[in-house]
Amino acid sequence: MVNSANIPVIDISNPSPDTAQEVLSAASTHGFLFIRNDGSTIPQDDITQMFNLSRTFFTQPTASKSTHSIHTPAAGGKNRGWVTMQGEALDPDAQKTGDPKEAFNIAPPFPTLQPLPPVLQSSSALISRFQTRCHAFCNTILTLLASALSISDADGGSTWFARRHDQARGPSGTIFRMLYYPATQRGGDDESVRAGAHSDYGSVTLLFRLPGQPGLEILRPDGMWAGVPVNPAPDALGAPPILVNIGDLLSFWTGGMLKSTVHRVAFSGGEERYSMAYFCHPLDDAELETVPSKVVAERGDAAELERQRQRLGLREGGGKGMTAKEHLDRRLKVTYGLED
Ligand SMILES: O=C(O)CCC(=O)C(=O)O
Ligand SMILES: [Fe+2]
Repeated sequence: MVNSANIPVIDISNPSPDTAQEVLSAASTHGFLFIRNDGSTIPQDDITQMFNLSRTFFTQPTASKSTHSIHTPAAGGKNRGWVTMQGEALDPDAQKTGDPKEAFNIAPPFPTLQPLPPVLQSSSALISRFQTRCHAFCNTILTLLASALSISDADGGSTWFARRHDQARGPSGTIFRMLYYPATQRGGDDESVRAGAHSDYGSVTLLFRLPGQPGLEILRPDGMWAGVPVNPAPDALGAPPILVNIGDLLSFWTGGMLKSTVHRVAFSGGEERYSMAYFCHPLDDAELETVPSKVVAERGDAAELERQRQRLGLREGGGKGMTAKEHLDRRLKVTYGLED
């Protein structure tokens, strides 16, 4: 390791066409961008309360968490509920054991919030509000991206992506995840990681981390890992900005122009660490066609797209004509060793 990743911080409080271009530029070079949090969509107080809730949940005894184990009917079914230590591997080809972390996955509160353990259930209003605000934030990013891609109004204009993420129109793979990495002695070498190298499976991810708890690294085009600071400018920004990263689906939709960058969580000291991720996915039946944009026609990156397909184990040219749900089901199968 490790050079700092140099990801730009963008202020979207008064968005202009230039703001949209900045977002597009960061998404098509780094695949990661910081958005200054002015609190208008996701208040800092909600973030703090969610981290407190997460700590309250994960510090419970195993018996209180395992009642809602991932994929079980008690937790509301597939990809919902508690993931035990080493219960999943994000990079199964490279990892001998699963990630040394715990997680709790919560699906969107539509039509109702999934069944939750008592500690979480008693904060269901906070959880639902947080999810709704994260989704609105994702739609703002998706709208900025679509407007920078100059999609014609006849084709859906700046709502091209956001329409495909309208949760009122049907089910999606969107999932909110609280993560806990217990303190550990392990680490130090390059192979042992807290979360294996992967790209995210959805369209955009929002990532919340805590000051003093580093570890996230992105893979640079030159093959080096670069650390992503929790707060790149504490004096200017105060609270950490919201870290946004592009997932596989936006890369598919833009012919490889937007980068679904590989990242991981390294030990970096091994102290206990909490994070939260909002994985925004389109509606299940959204097709992974190429977005009708002349910018994509000019700046699509066929070689990058092919590398991504290979990394994801898709046949040459594969992935075309897939729906969002088909892609997610494939990824979950690999991550959890799930059978159909
Ligand atoms: O915990 C983190 O900082 C990142 C986790 C991550 O990349 C993921 O869960 O997809
Ligand atoms: Fe990730």
